Amino acid sequence: MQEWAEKASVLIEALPYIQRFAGKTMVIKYGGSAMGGPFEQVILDIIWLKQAGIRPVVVHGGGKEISSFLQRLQVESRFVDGLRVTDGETMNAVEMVLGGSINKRIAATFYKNGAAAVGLTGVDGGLLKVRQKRQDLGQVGEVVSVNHDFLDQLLNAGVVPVIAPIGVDENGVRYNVNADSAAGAIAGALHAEKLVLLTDVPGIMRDTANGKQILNQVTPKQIQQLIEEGQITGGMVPKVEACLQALQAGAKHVHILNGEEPHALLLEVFTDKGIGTMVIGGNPNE
Ligand SMILES: Nc1ncnc2c1ncn2[C@@H]1O[C@H](COP(=O)(O)OP(=O)(O)O)[C@@H](O)[C@H]1O
Ligand SMILES: CC(=O)N[C@@H](CCC(=O)OP(=O)(O)O)C(=O)O
Repeated sequence: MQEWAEKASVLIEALPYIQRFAGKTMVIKYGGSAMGGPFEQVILDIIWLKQAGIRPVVVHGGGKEISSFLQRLQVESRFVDGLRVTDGETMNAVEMVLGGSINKRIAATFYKNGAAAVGLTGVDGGLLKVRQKRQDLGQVGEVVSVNHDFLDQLLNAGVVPVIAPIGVDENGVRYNVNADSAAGAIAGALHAEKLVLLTDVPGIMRDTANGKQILNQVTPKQIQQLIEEGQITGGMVPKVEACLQALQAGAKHVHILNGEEPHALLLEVFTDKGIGTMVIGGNPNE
């Protein structure tokens, strides 16, 4: 009885947020770094959001798993500005790991817990149309357009799209897309209410005299400064760029949080304070 009373009080507290977000689209990027945490719990939280009337779209990464797969093949991983230099052999591995094992592991976990999810890559239905980003990166793509009609059809059918970040160009050539960039482009194209990036750090951190400090909010100007000062590096660079692009393209709110923290997603959506770092858009000079 007490357990039910506790559950009921949680539901009552969540009710205003459920009303606020019902029918709204939320893009959740599940980073490979966060997948070492409570994997099934994250999927259950997404199912919870869906049951509360939110339309979740999942975009996943898997950089760490690609690197260990490549290591077994004795292929070295090389990153430039947080992006994997991708030759033909690497592209095959990316497709196997992202489009194969990780994508299906996520879809199977939805299925196991009674939710309809469709796992696909950005190649399916021409979901992510891309072009080569830079010659020196090889087969790395940048998103040119998102087939949002296709995504709307899936969402209207009550399905959770689970998207691996692989794109296709007009010649049918497949490209490796950074998962944050893919999620940002999708959130922008859908004018999502929220883009939430789940990673393995509490948010954007800054070194201070008193140690590392989390920034609860950052503006484009602060982001620029932090990059110039070398405080934002590696995989965090494409992440913040994706956040700003999503906001410019029409996503309403963007957050970076620790997917390893229990119920991070629910804490972000169903509390006023939220957690992690909120990236503010608008004027790039602010
Ligand atoms: N200012 C910063 N604040 C937090 N993390 C940072 C920062 N700069 C660089 N990072 C690094 O970015 C990593 C997250 O990016 P990445 O490993 O690509 O994660 P994901 O797999 O979730 O995309 C963190 O683990 C951290 O090492
Ligand atoms: C071009 C590029 O760097 N693609 C990424 C795609 C996976 C990814 O982004 O995974 P995380 O979100 O876990 O980092 C890669 O090959 O690692």
